[in-house]
Amino acid sequence: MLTATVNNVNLHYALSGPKDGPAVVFANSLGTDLRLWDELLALLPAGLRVLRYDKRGHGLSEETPGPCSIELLADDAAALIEHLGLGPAVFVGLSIGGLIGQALALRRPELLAGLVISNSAAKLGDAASWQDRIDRVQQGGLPAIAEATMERWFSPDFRAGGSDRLWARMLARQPAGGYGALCRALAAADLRGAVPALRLPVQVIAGAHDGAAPPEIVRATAGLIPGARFALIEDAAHIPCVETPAEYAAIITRFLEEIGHVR
Ligand SMILES: O=C(O)CC1=CCC(=O)O1
Repeated sequence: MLTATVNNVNLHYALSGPKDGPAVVFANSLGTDLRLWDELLALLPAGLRVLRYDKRGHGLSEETPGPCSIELLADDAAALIEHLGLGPAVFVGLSIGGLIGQALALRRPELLAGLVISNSAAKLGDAASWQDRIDRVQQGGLPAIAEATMERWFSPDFRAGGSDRLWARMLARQPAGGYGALCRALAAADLRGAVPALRLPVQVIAGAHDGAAPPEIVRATAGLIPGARFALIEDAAHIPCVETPAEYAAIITRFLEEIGHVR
């Protein structure tokens, strides 16, 4: 079990691969922990130094009082990358992880060699829908939103086989306070005016069935970022690292190879 106290929060993380390998950092989505990437890791090129971590208030990381923001979460990621001596890294961020990656690239570009914005956009949802989510979680806890969430996360085919049950349990076990804090951070985050200033290699990925970050808003964010590549996964919804891990790994591998971030 690995933890580090950085940026005034104790974060749980996992680190694998050779110490001198090119670094890749994975930041997962709202309501998930670092196990989201388990199946993907074996499908990536050998020799990478891979960091996964639980955001504050999620998984085994500490829940902190006070307001949370995308910028604070980006500073957590920056502090962990620096603490572990990993930069410049490629940052792969899924959903809120993609927003964290955009903020990190804007605030600390020297830490990143590239950015993968997966199933995310420069703005996700609106204030009213996030407030509605916060209210429902306050009333019924995470189990109250589990079924509706599975419909956004996974395609009907994936759910029909019952493969979503494990992930519904992961969601239901996240701390309600930590989940609500991230919803507030998401409600306030709008990087649409800032991301045209990004100057690093960027790969954007969308899932055709995504009910949380529909492909058209993901593609629109790619259009705001100079030189950004865009890939659409036809058979996935919001969490392609779980639903179509081989295709997802192929897109990330091609990006790493194109920017020379492989052994
Ligand atoms: O709506 C969901 O649960 C999916 C999601 C939105 C932001 C995020 O990180 O996950």
